[in-house]
Parts: sequence; C-alpha cells; structure tokens
Amino acid sequence: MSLYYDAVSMLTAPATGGSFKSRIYTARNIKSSPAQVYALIIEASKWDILLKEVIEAAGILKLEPKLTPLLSLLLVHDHLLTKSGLAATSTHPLRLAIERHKTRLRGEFTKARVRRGCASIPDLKDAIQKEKLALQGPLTSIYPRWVRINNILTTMSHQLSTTFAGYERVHTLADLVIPGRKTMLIDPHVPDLIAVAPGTEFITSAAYKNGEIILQDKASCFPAYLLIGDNTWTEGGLLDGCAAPGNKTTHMASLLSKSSPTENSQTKETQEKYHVYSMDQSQLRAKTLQKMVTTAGADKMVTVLAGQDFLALDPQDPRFENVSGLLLDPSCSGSGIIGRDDVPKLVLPESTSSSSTSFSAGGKKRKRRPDDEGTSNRTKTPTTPTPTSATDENDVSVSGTDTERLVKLSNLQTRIVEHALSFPAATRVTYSTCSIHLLENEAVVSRILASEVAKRRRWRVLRREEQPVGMRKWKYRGIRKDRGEGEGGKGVEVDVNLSDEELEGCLRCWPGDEEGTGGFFVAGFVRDGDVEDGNGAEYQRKDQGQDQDDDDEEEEDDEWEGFSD
Ligand SMILES: C[S@@+](CC[C@H](N)C(=O)[O-])C[C@H]1O[C@@H](n2cnc3c(N)ncnc32)[C@H](O)[C@@H]1O
Repeated sequence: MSLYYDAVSMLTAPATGGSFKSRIYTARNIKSSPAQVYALIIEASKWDILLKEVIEAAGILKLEPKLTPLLSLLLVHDHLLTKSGLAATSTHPLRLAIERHKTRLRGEFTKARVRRGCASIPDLKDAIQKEKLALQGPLTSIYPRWVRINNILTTMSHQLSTTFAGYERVHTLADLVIPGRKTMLIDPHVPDLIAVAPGTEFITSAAYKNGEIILQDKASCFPAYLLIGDNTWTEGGLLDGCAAPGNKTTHMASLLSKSSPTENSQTKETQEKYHVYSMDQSQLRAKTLQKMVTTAGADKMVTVLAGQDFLALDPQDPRFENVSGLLLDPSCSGSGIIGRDDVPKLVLPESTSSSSTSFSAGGKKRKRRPDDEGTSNRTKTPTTPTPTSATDENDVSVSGTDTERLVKLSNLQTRIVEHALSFPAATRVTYSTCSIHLLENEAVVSRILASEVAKRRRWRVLRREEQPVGMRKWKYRGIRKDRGEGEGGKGVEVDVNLSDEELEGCLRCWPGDEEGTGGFFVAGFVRDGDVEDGNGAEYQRKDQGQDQDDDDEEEEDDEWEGFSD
C-alpha cells in the first residue's frame, strides 16, 4: 500500500530541487519503486476529472473516513483503470475501503463513459484529454520543453531524422499541446533550438545521454548567440566568467564549432579564436560545469578554471591577451525563473466528509490541518516561482523584492561587467540575468556605461540593428520604468539613464507571456575605435581582500543530474 502513500507524499511535497520525475527518482522517503510512483501519478492525472466525477457520484468520501480526496483518486484510478487492480493485500483497510463500493464505482464509471458517447476506454481517454484542455481555457503561456542541438556532436538535420523523427512540425507554441499529436517547432529566433510539448521526456534518450541535445530554456540561449552571432566568429578567444553549470559555455562552443576549422587544419591562431575560458568561483558548481563540458564533447575547446573568481582574474595575464568576447551571466535574484511546476495538478473530488482525520504519507493518523491535501480542489503547488534543480543556472534566489539584496546583487553585477570591459583585447561583452528587476538589468547597463572604464575605452550598447538576425527580430526590449509594483526594488529610486536606442539594444523576456520563456535580460556591449589600454592593472579588482559576502553562494550538494534548463 505504500505506493499510494508514496504518491501522495510526492504530490504534496514542496516543488524544489529538480524536475518532478527526478525528485521521485532521488527521494529517500519513499518505499515503492520510483517508476511505479511516477507512472501512477502521471496516469491518474490524465483521468482526474473523470475520477473526481465518479468518486463524488459514488459518495465514497462521505462513507470512508480513511480516504482523503487525493488518496481516493489514486486508489480508484488503479481499481478501475489498471489490469492488475489495486497494489495492496486483500485485507488492507484502504483496499477494503474501495472494494466495499466496487459496484457503485463501476456503475458511475460506466455512466460517465456513456454520457460522453465513448464506446471504448481509449476513446474515453481522448475525450477526457479534450475536456481537460477546454477547462484550461485559452493557452496564453505555454512553457515548452526547449531542446538545443549541440553542433559539436551532431547537426539539426541529423536530429530531425533521429530524435525528432516521429514529430510533426508546427509553427506556433499552442500547436505543441494539441492532444494526440507529437509536434515540434523550430525556433524562429535562436538557431539550433527546438520546442516540444511541456513535459516531454528526453533524459532516457540516447541523444540526451551522449550530449547531442541539451535541454536549455530559450531565453538562456540569447547571450551566447548575441555574443557570437550568425556569421563565422572572426574575433579572438572567448571567456565565460560565471559559467556553472555550463549551459552558455557549451552553447558558445556549439556555435563556434559550426565555423571552426577541422582539428587537423587548425593553426595556433585559430585554436585561440575557437577557445573558451570558462570559470566559476564555486568549486562545487565548477565540477558540474566540467561534466557538462565533457558530455557536450567540448573538452578541447573549453578550459575550465574551477573555483576561479572572475573578479580576481588578471586581465593582463598572457593567457587572456587575445580574449575578445566575454559572456557574463552572474548570480542574480532569479526572479524571472519559472518554477518547474511540472508537478501534475490533479483535480480532486470534493470532500464532504465530516471526518477530521487523514493519512500522512507514512500512514499514521493525525489531525487534519487546513492546508492538508483535500481541503482544496487542487494539490498544493507553490504559487511563487521556485528555484529549479541543482543544475540550474542560477544559484541564488530571493523571495519578493528584498531591496537590500537587489542593491548588493546590482553592485556585484556592475563590478563583474566593468571588470570584463577592462580585458585588453575585449571588443564584445554580454551581460545577462534571469531576473525581471530593473535594478539588476537596465539600471546595471546604465551604471556600466557611466563607469570610467566604459568611457575611457568607448564601450557602448550593441544596437538592435547590429544584433544577430534572430535577436533583432525579438520584440521585447529594455524598459525604463518598472512593469509592476516593486519590480525595480521597493523603495529604491532606480535611475536608468539610457537613450531609446540603448534600450532598444537591451533584450527582455517575460515569464507568463506567449513566448514560452522565463524572465530574462541580456544586453551586449561593443566598442568602436582605438583601444586606449592604459595600465590594465588599474582595472584589476580594486577591492581585493574586501568582504565578498554580498554574493555568498550556498554550496549545495549539486550532484550532476544531466543537462538542465
Ligand atoms: C546564473 S549562474 C550562471 C549560469 C551559467 N551561465 C549557465 O548558463 O549555465 C551564476 C554563476 O556565477 C558564479 N559566480 C558568481 N560570482 C562569480 C565570480 N565573481 N566569479 C566567478 N563565478 C561567479 C556562481 O557561482 C554561479 O555558478
């Protein structure tokens, strides 16, 4: 019987730390096989509205105080819809609680099927799926599964004829969720990017396991594309200053590999040009970075500097004398991150029972609390964005708009980009965050442009018309004023001293809109004219030795779980 308690426990646990599936597979508190728990939840979620109808009509919650709405839905699912029936001994109280009503349940199930004019179970399943979609209303925000093709190990055409062979090509995100069709969309903005229906699983596919495809949110693909562009990379080497877990580093390597000469025909100059220095100040996260680089087949193109603080890196170090493109994606509030929210939201039967007891995941009786499952029609999932898995791009997250934290982050982000602008051969720099706050985005760009190094070296924002084709086409651009209360940081005067042209150069992604991305910001910087190098040492970290606790990363136990958004 632990199967049902385990499923309840997974459905009611906070949605943090990886995808729902991976949380089940790594859960220490469940006794049943994770595959069985996952399958039960996924299958039951496909039938929830029908099961609710049947359970309510049969009135079993009133009659069986041991059942909670969620438990009853899972049990009735197995009782009515699986060949093997309930996974419980014949004398188990929960089994008896269901089987006492088997005639009623079967009768209500048949009535529900006949009402829908369905002759078979597969017909009924289709009908239920359509009803569920209709209940969701117009789909304004779909979060597809974004899949990036890794050019180092494969090509788009190879993947279309293998991994995506059975998929029908569509042209809108809404078409990805048409029931009964396996569809895919080739993204119109980012090269080598494919969207498929939310929740599509790739982690067991060969292409995923061997690094040919990488699961990465669309917005997160903007920085490397903005930096490297559509054409052959003609500049010097590249550097990713805040790189773990490595999505953008491996994306850079993928874009470079499209234009890099074959290994045999490489000269020292081309080797440098197609080389990426990639670092992360966290030793632990750098391990994940290294694993990702290796799996992506990018070991020869990428040097990982594990535990390296970018601010402590000497721009005058001969290793970096030809580095011309730098990507900076520092820690941010993570306010644009959409919780994975891939926990199935089951529509539960109404509990009209006067019972004051329910079963905990362990099966022990306890008092029902107001927030127990069953007091609402939906299983509990957090409504605020939750940080994503251990392989997530962002490592810090603040709730709400903690102004002090935002100001500290903004200061650090500005310092990091200013440091990048001081590299002697630097000609192109991108700055990005997965934050929606003005204070971390346009305000940082504004501060950077006002900095001494930007002025002296004539850095400016990469204009919209100079951007790669896909980024030029992207419609959401920089903003001068907060979109909503508190987005800039409550109580803070946010000074965004940017021209219209500069704001047009900034790119924004907004969670919850029709584009299917999380909240994201990216801006590119370029410089015209001659370099006035001055003494680079001047731009080394002025505050070396100062307290760094404004970015005190929590070193989570972030074991490699595969590529992630
Ligand atoms: C938003 S995450 C980067 C995500 C990464 N760009 C990706 O696409 O997978 C920020 C990372 O920056 C690192 N970081 C923050 N400050 C740093 C610094 N001064 N030097 C190097 N790494 C830093 C953090 O440890 C964290 O791993």
